[in-house]
Amino acid sequence: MDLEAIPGVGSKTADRLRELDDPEAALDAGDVATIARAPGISEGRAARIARAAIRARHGDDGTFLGTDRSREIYRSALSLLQERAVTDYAARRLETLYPSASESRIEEVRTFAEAAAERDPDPAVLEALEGVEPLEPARDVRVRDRCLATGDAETYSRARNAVPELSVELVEDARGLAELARGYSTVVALDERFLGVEVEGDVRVEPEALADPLSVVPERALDFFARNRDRLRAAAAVARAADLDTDCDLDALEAALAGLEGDGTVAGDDELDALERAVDDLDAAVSVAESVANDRLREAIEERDVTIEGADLLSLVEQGAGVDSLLRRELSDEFAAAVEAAREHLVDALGVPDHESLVRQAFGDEPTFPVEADDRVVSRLREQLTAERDRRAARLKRELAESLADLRDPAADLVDAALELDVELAVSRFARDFECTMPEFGDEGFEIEGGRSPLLDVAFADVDPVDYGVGGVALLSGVNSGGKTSTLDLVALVVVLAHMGLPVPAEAARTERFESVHYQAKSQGTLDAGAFESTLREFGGLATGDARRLVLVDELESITEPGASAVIIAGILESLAESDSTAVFVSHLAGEIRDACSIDVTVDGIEAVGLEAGELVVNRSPRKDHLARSTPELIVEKLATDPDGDGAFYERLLEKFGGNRRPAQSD
Ligand SMILES: Nc1ncnc2c1ncn2[C@@H]1O[C@H](COP(=O)(O)OP(=O)(O)OP(=O)(O)O)[C@@H](O)[C@H]1O
Repeated sequence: MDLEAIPGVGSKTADRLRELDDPEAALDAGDVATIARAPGISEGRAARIARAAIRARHGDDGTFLGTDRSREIYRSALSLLQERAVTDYAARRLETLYPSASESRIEEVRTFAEAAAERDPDPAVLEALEGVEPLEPARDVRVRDRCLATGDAETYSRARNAVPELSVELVEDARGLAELARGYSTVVALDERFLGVEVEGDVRVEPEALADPLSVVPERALDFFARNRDRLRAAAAVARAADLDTDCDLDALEAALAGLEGDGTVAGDDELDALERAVDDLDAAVSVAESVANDRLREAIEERDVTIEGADLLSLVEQGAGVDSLLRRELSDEFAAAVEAAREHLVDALGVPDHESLVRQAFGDEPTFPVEADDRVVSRLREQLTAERDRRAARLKRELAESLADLRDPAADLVDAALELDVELAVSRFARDFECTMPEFGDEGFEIEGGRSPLLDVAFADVDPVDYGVGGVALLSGVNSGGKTSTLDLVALVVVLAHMGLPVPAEAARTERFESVHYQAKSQGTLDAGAFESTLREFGGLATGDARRLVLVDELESITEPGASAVIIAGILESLAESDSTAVFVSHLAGEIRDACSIDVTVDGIEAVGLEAGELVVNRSPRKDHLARSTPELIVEKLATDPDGDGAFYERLLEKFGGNRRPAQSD
């Protein structure tokens, strides 16, 4: 696919898309998440690109929605779907659904929507979906406690390319390795000639390391899983709750993720935890151990009466002999006990039994007061614990990375499947919430049975079902607030959804395959000459040509004075009747327009079936071929039939209405 052939994709965007592994496949599938992974492409833009690519694939010129009001109806339908998506991804992905005149596109979405409607929007699945997001790509990881070493220039440059996460050092000989081992916790030598070389520190000779980079830099795999840990867990929960068919071994994934901290370090290993704690707490533990010994010793000294002979006292004073000698002689048992208590405390506090003998050596046998730990031993202990901690962490990371490596692709597919499920569930919930059916495509015009518009300002449960169908052109008359505009909205919504390939809110619906929908909303008042002229021009364009259009027009009479309006609308209807369009014009002047028409135009009516407590009772389904009584006519009729009223006056008025309607009334 030529990326630049997609409308709206210039050379810069095409270059960005080419950074993806397989941009064509992503565009073909309308895979917004993948497209949005291209650098500098937001999810919103990705949705627009996907839609443009779909249009290009189906040879669709994107002119289905011919007016602002048609576009509003589409956006409202889309919002109803998007409100039912849990993830932002699904909301974006739903934007790739649009009304189209292309049969292949409609069929493609219908197949998807029919399967989607079968999905069960189980609350547990919806809850689990809350944590799912498209995966973050792995970051450029930098590992500083490990390096690669080689004496060979070619290996050096191979290593730099294969493992950019680590420093690669050039070394001459074993001495060079030893020097590196002082600066890094682990040195991986890549040259065979170093095999068997004895160097202090964690120096490994692994000539095959570059063939398996994960063995020296497991962080590469771990970072991806650590960054995406919560999303992957959520996707696994979705898969379980929805019983998704997946290639990913969920048990293995969950177990491996349980062993990983959010920062990419290994979790849940007691020995590693103990080593980390021991290194962190070493100074504090030593100082508490010193206090333990000194407190004991102080107590022992306080409790003891030390008898000191005169000669000894002299020697202490004159020769500056330390108290230590006195301690050694007089309190040796207490000293030993105090030191033992310090050692026990340190062993306990550090909790690293493998290092017990070195831990104990931190307190020597020489009596001193106050008792102090041996700094050299403590620092050796620190080195040993740190080295072991790093070795163990590296080994565990390697093991975990190995178990996760094979899960990477299935895990990515798992997240994609969970996100796609959200798109399907949004469609399923829409279909269920508004009691939708799949519409049929067929003969001229449209036919809706039991249609209930979710766009009304009343709760969906209170919406009265509407039956309405038109082939050719029709005028729709009716009482004020009877539901004429709402009927046009319902027709537009049903037709737009049908052409999106989606189910529609009706018990049954059939529509012609239209090429476009021109829905003209009610004008907010009389137009000035310029606006009036351009409106006329628009209708002039609609009435010519052989396009199969659905033209819905709401009270066009308000654009100019009533007499002229009726004549103009009559003319427009005559032309539309000759075209392949289907048209419904809502008007309060239906009778006048029909009289001005040279053709027999159908007038349908939304009728008030009576007045109840001053309120009109309306039959929301337009009655075919029936000019509905207007609200004033209904009121005059009520007054004329009032036994206590001045019947003659109102009867005369009523006759005037009848004069207008009678010749046209078909029932
Ligand atoms: N099918 C329906 N079910 C329930 N309520 C409805 C239905 N259709 C319309 N209504 C209610 O009637 C109100 C008026 O509807 P609408 O604006 O469509 O009437 P209208 O005939 O176009 O009015 P006007 O003559 O003033 O232009 C709506 O706001 C809604 O509350």
